[in-house]
Amino acid sequence: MLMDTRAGPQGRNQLVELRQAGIRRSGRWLVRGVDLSIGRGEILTLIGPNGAGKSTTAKLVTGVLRADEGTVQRAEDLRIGYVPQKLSIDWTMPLTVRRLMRLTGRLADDDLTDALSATGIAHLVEAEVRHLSGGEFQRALLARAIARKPDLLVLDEPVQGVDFAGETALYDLIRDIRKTTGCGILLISHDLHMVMAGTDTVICLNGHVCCRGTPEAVSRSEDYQRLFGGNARGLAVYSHRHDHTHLDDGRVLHGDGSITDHCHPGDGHHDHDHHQEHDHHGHDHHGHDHATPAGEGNRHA
Ligand SMILES: Nc1ncnc2c1ncn2[C@@H]1O[C@H](COP(=O)(O)OP(=O)(O)OP(=O)(O)O)[C@@H](O)[C@H]1O
Repeated sequence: MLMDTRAGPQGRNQLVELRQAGIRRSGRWLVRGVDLSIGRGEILTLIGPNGAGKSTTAKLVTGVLRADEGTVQRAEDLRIGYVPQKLSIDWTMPLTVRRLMRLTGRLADDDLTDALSATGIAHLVEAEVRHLSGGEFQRALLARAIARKPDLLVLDEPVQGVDFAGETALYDLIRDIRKTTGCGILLISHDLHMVMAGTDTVICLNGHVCCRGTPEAVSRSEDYQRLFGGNARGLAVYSHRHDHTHLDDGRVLHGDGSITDHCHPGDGHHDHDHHQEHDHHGHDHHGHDHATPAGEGNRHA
């Protein structure tokens, strides 16, 4: 049996590297044969059906779980910021955002304020966590993860409970964090058919690695198509075109210069009305946001 090791992975910029890593519980391999590496400034997205082993793989990366097989190597003194899929919070207890930020350790006031400002919720520092909206809560978790200036961010479904417009805003924020801090990011997507724009590599998991590559390559891969069977459709990439602006009086200024009382997808003012591949699980599609099929050269990194 090979152990997790603190010896650095290959390559100066590599933060973490899994080789043929596997986790076995109750006589069953939850994941097996996982090879992956994440470097500085790199975004790796894991997709796969429920129970595919995405969270288990994230826990291997963070060291929450130790590999029963294979190796996990992390760069020396690697600092990891983790947003888990589930949090065990006692929702009957009052908990402010400030306290949430400090639940697992000391944090200087400046770092706390900087992290909340970076995620756009500095004004909510004294708010109770149970009163936050879905998007605000995810921003608070993200703030907590970035507050200690990690080298690697591990985000397990960071847009859960957030509507479509909120998702793209959060994805934009995550890309900004990558850009400004240069950290590596492991992101678990809750959506089989969408990955965040800016993703360098997608790994499609189903107990093992089915396929990997750029979003474009995975989209075209037969394994990806086969995994999702009759439900197969292309992998799309979130991107964000600010094609309209909400004016102070509530009206909407469109990219084409027209002003209307409201905006709706399909109203002819949005340049993606004509070529959007699919809507997103019936989420409120508010027109800010645009998903392009991978491989069509439309990616906005
Ligand atoms: N400690 C454990 N003991 C036994 N089985 C486990 C344990 N932890 C997870 N599993 C099982 O391992 C499999 C993979 O779980 P995991 O949470 O990694 O999947 P996932 O891809 O993140 O799923 P989802 O998209 O539903 O969150 C599941 O079948 C789960 O029931």
